[in-house]
Amino acid sequence: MSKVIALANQKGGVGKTTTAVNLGIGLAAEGKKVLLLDGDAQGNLTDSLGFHEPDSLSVSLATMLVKGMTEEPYEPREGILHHHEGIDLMPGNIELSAVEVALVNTMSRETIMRSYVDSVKADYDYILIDCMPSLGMMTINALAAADSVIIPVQAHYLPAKGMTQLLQTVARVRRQINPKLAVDGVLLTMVDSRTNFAKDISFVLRRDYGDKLRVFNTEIPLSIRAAETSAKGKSIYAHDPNGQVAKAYAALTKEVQDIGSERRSARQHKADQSR
Ligand SMILES: Nc1ncnc2c1ncn2[C@@H]1O[C@H](COP(=O)(O)OP(=O)(O)OP(=O)(O)O)[C@@H](O)[C@H]1O
Ligand SMILES: [Mg+2]
Repeated sequence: MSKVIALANQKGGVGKTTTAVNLGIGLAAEGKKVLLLDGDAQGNLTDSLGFHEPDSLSVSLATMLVKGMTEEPYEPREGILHHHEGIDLMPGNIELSAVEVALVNTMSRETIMRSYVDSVKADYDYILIDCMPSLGMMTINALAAADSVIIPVQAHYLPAKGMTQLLQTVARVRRQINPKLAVDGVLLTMVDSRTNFAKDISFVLRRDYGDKLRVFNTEIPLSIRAAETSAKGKSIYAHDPNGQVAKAYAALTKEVQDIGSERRSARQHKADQSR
């Protein structure tokens, strides 16, 4: 069974794309079949994986969504790129902003991405969707297509208000479109262990949200090595294999896989009890 995870936070620059790359490649290193979807018109995910001119690609996620909107038949695998560290990528680019506008006047406008995801799901164990920094139609589409969401949060910024808005959006999508949508957890990124401030944010997050939400045990350290990877078009495992960020993303990969098995055993437990 495949799992679809959206990386979402309407705040910009919190580590969504970096997490998509390194969680995706981390899962591939564990033998999983992984597709990354670049759901951001900035095309940062595409760029970070070494396809440095996303706007020049003739087929992208936007192409697939337009075909979905016009109900034209299409081959969903067309345009999928392969990255040498073992993952597939459906690239994204500037054309997604036009799609976002067009979606507003489309029937089933919230579920166009879900139809696309459903058409390729059978080929993958994990599909990760990198969202843009907004709660617009594209993010709603990603949440509608996803089984769960991971919320990266930058450790030097108190997220209280933005988090409430994001969680309200998740709750609305769950009520209206996608009842199975779960929040896998909040991921602290760019943690500068030299400052107490990061420790305070970690504490406040766990205190205020810890009973409702998982805050991943793994925290991603702040490191220039992580910031360097996107220009190189590779993961942190290839760029700095022995560094702290590579270790952290490998630990996150394990935590994310464990969530799947926890949920399965919770379901099994329930089924056993009702027998
Ligand atoms: N652990 C880290 N340490 C230092 N820099 C990092 C780390 N993770 C990401 N960065 C850098 O921080 C910037 C923002 O990261 P990223 O692009 O992953 O965030 P984002 O949430 O996807 O941003 P956007 O909202 O614009 O899509 C990038 O320049 C990235 O290279
Ligand atoms: Mg991004």
